[in-house]
Amino acid sequence: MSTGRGPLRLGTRKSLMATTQSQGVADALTQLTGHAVELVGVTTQGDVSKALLAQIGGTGVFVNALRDKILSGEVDFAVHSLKDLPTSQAPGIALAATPPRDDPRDALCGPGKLADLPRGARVGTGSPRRVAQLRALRPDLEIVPIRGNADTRLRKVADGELDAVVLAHAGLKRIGRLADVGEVFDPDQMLPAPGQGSLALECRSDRADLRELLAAIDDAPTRRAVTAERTVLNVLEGGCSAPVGTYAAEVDEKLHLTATVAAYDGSRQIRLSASGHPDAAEQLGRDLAARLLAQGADQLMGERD
Ligand SMILES: NCc1[nH]cc(CCC(=O)O)c1CC(=O)O
Repeated sequence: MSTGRGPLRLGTRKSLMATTQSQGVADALTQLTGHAVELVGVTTQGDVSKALLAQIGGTGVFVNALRDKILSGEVDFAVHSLKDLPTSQAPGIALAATPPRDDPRDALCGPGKLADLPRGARVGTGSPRRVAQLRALRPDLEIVPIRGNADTRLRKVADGELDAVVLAHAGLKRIGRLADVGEVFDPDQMLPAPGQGSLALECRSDRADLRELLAAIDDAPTRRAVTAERTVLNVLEGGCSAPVGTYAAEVDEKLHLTATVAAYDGSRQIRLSASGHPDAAEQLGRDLAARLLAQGADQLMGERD
């Protein structure tokens, strides 16, 4: 236990994006609660071996490594990008807070806007959700699957290997690369991943004192919006493997939610909206997911973001 004595230990990956978002949360928590917070760098298998990462798959390996450190008590809590968290909660782990959300939108990184790219331009993204929506907007583009951190992807544009890449605005801001942005996509053009731009603080679920302390940084409107978005994803995961985009926000005391399920080849897209009372975020998400399934979302096969 380190609440009350000594600094809180915040486990973090060592990448620039991870340390920037962890330090931001640490500073905000100290300001709000007076508690000192110390960053504890954690090296995961995914950081050590790229081959292993490809084999085990995606971001799950980073999330799990940090959760193990929380459960063993080596660290008190961790900060994740919410969109990297599975929608089902891990045993023994609590989602203690969602801080105020950063810009949730996707951004085109390159010399200009999407409409300015020449016919057949090469655009890099590894996300089926982005691929499907890009293809719907610009069927002529050559979409190139890419992996790696944001810095590696941006270098492919600088090197001329690609004409543009699509990345999350929030991540670009955290690593100081907003100057690379040619266009920020309006959610009308491209719906973000559920939870994009939002952070999530996790700690042991049996540490009520710590959960209460971390809750100081929780932003209720953010939590309601991402609850609606992640509920859509959670329901669709049962009945559909197509790419899912969502965006929810409160306007005039109502929670507005839009979601899309898109065919990977861009040939078809189902897009629906609903609004309701902010306190009924989960119900709003469930209802919209049911409507998407009723309109054939489960027939738009592909892979998920
Ligand atoms: N899957 C990788 C990932 N996880 C979180 C972010 C950026 C920050 C965010 O979306 O909250 C990114 C990079 C990207 O999608 O461009």
